[in-house]
Amino acid sequence: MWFNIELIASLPGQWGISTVTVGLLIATWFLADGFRKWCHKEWRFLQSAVLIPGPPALPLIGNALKFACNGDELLNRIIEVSRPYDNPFRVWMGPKLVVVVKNPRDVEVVMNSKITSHKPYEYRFLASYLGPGIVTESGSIHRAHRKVIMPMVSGKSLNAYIDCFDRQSRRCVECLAGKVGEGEFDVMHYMDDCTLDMVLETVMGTPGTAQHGGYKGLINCCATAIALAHERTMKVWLYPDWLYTRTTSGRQFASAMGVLQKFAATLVARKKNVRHEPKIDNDGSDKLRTAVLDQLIAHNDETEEMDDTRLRDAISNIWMPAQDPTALSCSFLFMMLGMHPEVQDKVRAEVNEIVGNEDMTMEKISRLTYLESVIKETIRLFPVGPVILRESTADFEFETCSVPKGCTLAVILYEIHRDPKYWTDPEKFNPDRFTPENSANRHPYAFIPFSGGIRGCVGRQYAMVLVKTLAARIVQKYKIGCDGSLDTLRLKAGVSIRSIDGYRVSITRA
Ligand code: HEM
Repeated sequence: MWFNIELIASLPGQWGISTVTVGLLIATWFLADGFRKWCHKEWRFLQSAVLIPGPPALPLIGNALKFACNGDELLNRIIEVSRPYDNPFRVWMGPKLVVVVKNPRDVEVVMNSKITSHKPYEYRFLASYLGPGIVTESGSIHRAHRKVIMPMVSGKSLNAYIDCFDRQSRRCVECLAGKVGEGEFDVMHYMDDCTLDMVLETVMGTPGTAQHGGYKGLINCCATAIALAHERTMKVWLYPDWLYTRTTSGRQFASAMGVLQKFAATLVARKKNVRHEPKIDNDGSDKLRTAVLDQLIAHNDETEEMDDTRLRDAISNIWMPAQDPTALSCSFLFMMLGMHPEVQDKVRAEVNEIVGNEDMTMEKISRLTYLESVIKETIRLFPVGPVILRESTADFEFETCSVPKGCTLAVILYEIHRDPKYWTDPEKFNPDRFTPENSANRHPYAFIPFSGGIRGCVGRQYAMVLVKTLAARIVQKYKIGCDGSLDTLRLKAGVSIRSIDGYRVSITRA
């Protein structure tokens, strides 16, 4: 230390210094040293930040005002700021540095590096709605969840779910019968109920009865909780818990969360109670006992890692991310089919030839290749998660710039999917761009509706099988119409991308 405390304290007369003064001197020294280290760290951070190009930013608030708008406008603002840049660029959200990535080469780096596999601070309100689990955790806990869950929602496991997808799709066809010849209606409500039934049976292992009028309000609670979590993320003054819990939004969030948590907790308790009872299904194979929740409970019986609350949150991290994106993607798909009758006719011909009146099987699903291209083209134009956020936990390099530790990385899927550098006529709906020949030379990270790498969507195969089955059954029975056009479709960005004017289609008998 650059001064001797004992020497100072022992000085006589007017030079004598009390213990309090010595204490103050030490505290001042520590503060000054801390400040010096902080300045050094911030200086290094700023040195990297200023070398990254980006729009002019105001002191303290940076570019935050540009994004202070309602949800309907947010997507346009993001596009407006992002269009002039190709390589990574930066925006300042107040003191927070956000590095925006929209080049597939750099996206590949972000998605595959452990340094950028953590969810950033901005996700914490979403995390509070799902609880700790695969979506919200990072590092070794995330890896452990992923290792257990991935095989339950992909590969051979899907064979056990296909009957349910087919049965619930046929039920959806029945539900839609009342809309034949009735003019335009919002198809999202039907997609919500049908996908909820599929997810309830295959993920939660409980009978899906939403299409028979059950589970009233559950979807609304999900929608409310997601919307409020997103609203809170965008409004910094709602960040303190003591304030938020006293607002109307805070109370609505708590109430929606109460319903969702009780729903999952009740199913966990019920499943645990019956897990050792003999199976009593008619055909001897109890389908509802092969659901993800049953598998998770069986796994937990061996490892004893999770108490009931943890199990509740772990399963909420699967059923909620499964239901909403599939319902949304189906709704966009039916609008696209309605707007492009020639594409719809081709899909119908393929489905009639391969599936006909027979039950759906995985083998038939794999042969519905044109339908698959149509679904891919839909989720290219309408990627459910338009922006993906990550945090850098160490300094790292892109080809064109260095990125400092502690900043947020934003991958704008929406822009990559519509970038003319990777897509000819990107605003046009053209499923043929996904034929094997036309896809051959495309960068694999130019099309990432399910994200990719370390945190890529675990349910992508599940989602494809579900959407293909439902689309196949509906086009077999109905001709879909849609008066709107791609040019007039207005989109908004929240946690997911949505149509501002709903998902309006009409149906007649095929
Ligand atoms: C068309 C339907 C779907 C789309 C477009 C989609 C898209 C995505 C995207 C973009 C992510 C990455 C989010 C991020 O990193 O912030 C993701 C993650 C995830 N998805 Fe999906 N998803 C779909 C369906 C499903 C289904 C059916 C399931 C479950 C059966 C599911 C489960 C998950 C989970 C658990 C994660 C977190 C993975 C992790 O962090 O390791 N998704 N999804």
